[in-house]
Order: sequence, then C-alpha cells, then structure tokens
Amino acid sequence: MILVAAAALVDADGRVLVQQRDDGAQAGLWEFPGGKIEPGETPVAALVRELDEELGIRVEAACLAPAVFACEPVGARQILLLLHVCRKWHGQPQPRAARALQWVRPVALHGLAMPAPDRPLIGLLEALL
Ligand SMILES: Nc1nc2c([nH]c(=O)n2[C@@H]2O[C@H](COP(=O)(O)OP(=O)(O)OP(=O)(O)O)[C@@H](O)[C@H]2O)c(=O)[nH]1
Repeated sequence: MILVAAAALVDADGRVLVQQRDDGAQAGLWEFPGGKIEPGETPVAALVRELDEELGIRVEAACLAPAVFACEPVGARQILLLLHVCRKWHGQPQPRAARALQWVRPVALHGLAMPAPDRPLIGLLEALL
C-alpha cells in the first residue's frame, strides 16, 4: 500500500489547482499536488513538505483540512490517496516539478485525464466546495 497525501488548493473564485505530471508511467496526467508520505511522517507534514518542494508555497498545517480519500489499484500496487482542502497559503504556486499547472472549476475536473485514484474523488470534491 502506498500512502499519498495530496491537496486541492482552492482560490478565491472557487477554482482548484491541478498539475500535469512530467515523469513516469503517469506522465501527462493531471493530479493534485502532493506525494508519498515518508515513514514516520504524518499526512499533513508530508503535504507541507511536498507543497514547498513542488510549488514553492508555504502552507501552515492548520490550513490543510482532511477532505476525501480513495483506495485504488495502480498497476500491481494499491494507492491510498488522502485528499485535503487548502484555501490559504503563502506565495505563488510555480510548476517546479510539473510540466504545467492550471486552475479549473471543480466540474471541469471530470474532463481532465487524471490517475485512477482521483476519479472517484471528483464528485465528492465538487459537493464539498
Ligand atoms: N501527488 C499526487 N499523486 C497521485 C495522485 N493520484 C495518484 O494516483 N497519485 C499517485 O501517487 C503517487 C505519488 O507519488 P509521487 O511520485 O508523486 O511522490 P513523491 O513526490 O514522493 O515522489 P518520489 O517517490 O519521486 O520522491 C504516484 O504514483 C502518483 O501517480 C494525485 O492526485 N496527486
């Protein structure tokens, strides 16, 4: 089981940030910023670290609200994806690790190519935001 923490950053217009993966078998897919939780790390601590590494933004732990999760097979592995919602951060997100970033309305996520674990989360996220 691979534990992954991710964040839906939501801007003042209610749009969500997604990034396009640049490497590996999932290259070209759009996903929420985040990454694997390291041994001994909490999901929120992993996200604070990943959001800094991937986007160059600083987020306070208290601003990452646990939201929805999914557990899906990707190849031979199960991914447990823990999606958080974040409405407050410091700095301007930059695509440091991704091919591109885009801000989209939650309903538009249905039209994006996303990894399998993200698909069941789209409707849940729409209902939450
Ligand atoms: N960040 C992120 N990863 C996702 C999402 N959905 C999903 O299936 N994943 C998968 O979860 C895994 C996250 O691993 P990663 O490679 O981004 O993690 P990482 O930054 O720790 O990378 P590293 O192992 O190169 O250090 C990948 O297999 C990725 O395809 C998502 O919405 N956001």
